[in-house]
Amino acid sequence: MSTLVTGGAGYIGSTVVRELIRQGEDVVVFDNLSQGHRKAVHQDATLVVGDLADAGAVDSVFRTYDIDAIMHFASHTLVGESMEEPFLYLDTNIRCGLNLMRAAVEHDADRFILSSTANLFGLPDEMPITEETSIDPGSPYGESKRILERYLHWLDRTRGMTFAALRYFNAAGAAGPDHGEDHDPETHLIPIVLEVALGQRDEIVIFGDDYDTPDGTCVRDYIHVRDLAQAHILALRALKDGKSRVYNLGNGNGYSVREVIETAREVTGREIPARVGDRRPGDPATLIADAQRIRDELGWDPQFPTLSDIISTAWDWHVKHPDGYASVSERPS
Ligand SMILES: NC(=O)c1ccc[n+]([C@@H]2O[C@H](COP(=O)([O-])OP(=O)(O)OC[C@H]3O[C@@H](n4cnc5c(N)ncnc54)[C@H](O)[C@@H]3O)[C@@H](O)[C@H]2O)c1
Ligand SMILES: O=c1ccn([C@@H]2O[C@H](COP(=O)(O)OP(=O)(O)O[C@H]3O[C@H](CO)[C@H](O)[C@H](O)[C@H]3O)[C@@H](O)[C@H]2O)c(=O)[nH]1
Repeated sequence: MSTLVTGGAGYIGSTVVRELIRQGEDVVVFDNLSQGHRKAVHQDATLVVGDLADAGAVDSVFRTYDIDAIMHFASHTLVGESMEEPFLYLDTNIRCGLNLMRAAVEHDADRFILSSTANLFGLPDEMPITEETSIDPGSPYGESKRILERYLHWLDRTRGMTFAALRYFNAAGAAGPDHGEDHDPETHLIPIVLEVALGQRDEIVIFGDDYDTPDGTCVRDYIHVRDLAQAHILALRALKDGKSRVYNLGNGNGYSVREVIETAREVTGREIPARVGDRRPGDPATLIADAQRIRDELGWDPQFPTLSDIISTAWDWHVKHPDGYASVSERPS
């Protein structure tokens, strides 16, 4: 039996694929390579290039391979973009997710792990954020994840689907010096800051310094991509008990944009010019996770809890591959 990983050529998905293969699992990756990279996909995984919007292509994957579990990473992923282009999220992301869920139900694949998000919580009324914190998505992006979580809830009730919704806070770091984050365009804070350190950009623009936070810049909980991978492996096994669950995934430490820049200066030894610009629509001031539930229930134990460790792994990747996967010679093994 195989695990189907949609978006398995992307940043987080390819890291999880690598860990699945290490654990001896058979893996089929389904990715349209819009953001993903062939050379990020582990050599022992089967890569099917296709689009989730194509229901026939999705069905054909289930007909061709013996799929018993699904990890669904493929998505439009950006809070800011979703404020500009809501239908990419409220239409495309939902349709793609539904095509996948429908095929899973029809082919009796009954374990499903969804990449969900801290953006579900909008402007939270309590910090840190637990799984019980009230949900009020902060953007069309967050809303699309909320809707997919609800669909899974109903498929659990009506079709025996067992699911885990993993609500990541801010994924960061690199899986290794030859396996890291490479988006085009890049919008995430840490890779942009490191591109400035490399001299590929002139400066980092801080999106607002008038938030209600200690230094006025937004605070986020950065979680290493390999720690996210560990959580997926634990969840995949746990779902065999037939019990659906939701978990927050973060370190429980908040760092401001200014603190990220300062830590990157220390890690890289480079100057990293910064200037303050306008706020980015859709950004909440502070997001910090309480991830005690997955620690208690599944024994999740993050190995890269400090921001400096996280940035160091990303820096190793950026220094070795300043043009990303263009200079990676082969698929990871
Ligand atoms: N990066 C973060 O901090 C973060 C935080 C919370 C949640 N998430 C979620 O985690 C998941 C993975 O995020 P990422 O940062 O690795 O993104 P990514 O863009 O690197 O990976 C997404 C992958 O999906 C593929 N894809 C997109 N649309 C597709 C489609 N219609 N059909 C087939 N393939 C398609 C892309 O080519 C890419 O390889 C996403 O669902 C995202 O919303 C990410
Ligand atoms: O050039 C930049 C880029 C980002 N930021 C700031 O840095 C922080 C982090 O921004 P990112 O774009 O790196 O990440 P987001 O917090 O917007 O979103 C990420 O984490 C979310 C969950 O918290 C989502 O799920 C989403 O998929 C994922 O991209 C934000 O306050 C943002 O305003 C800047 O100041 N300048």
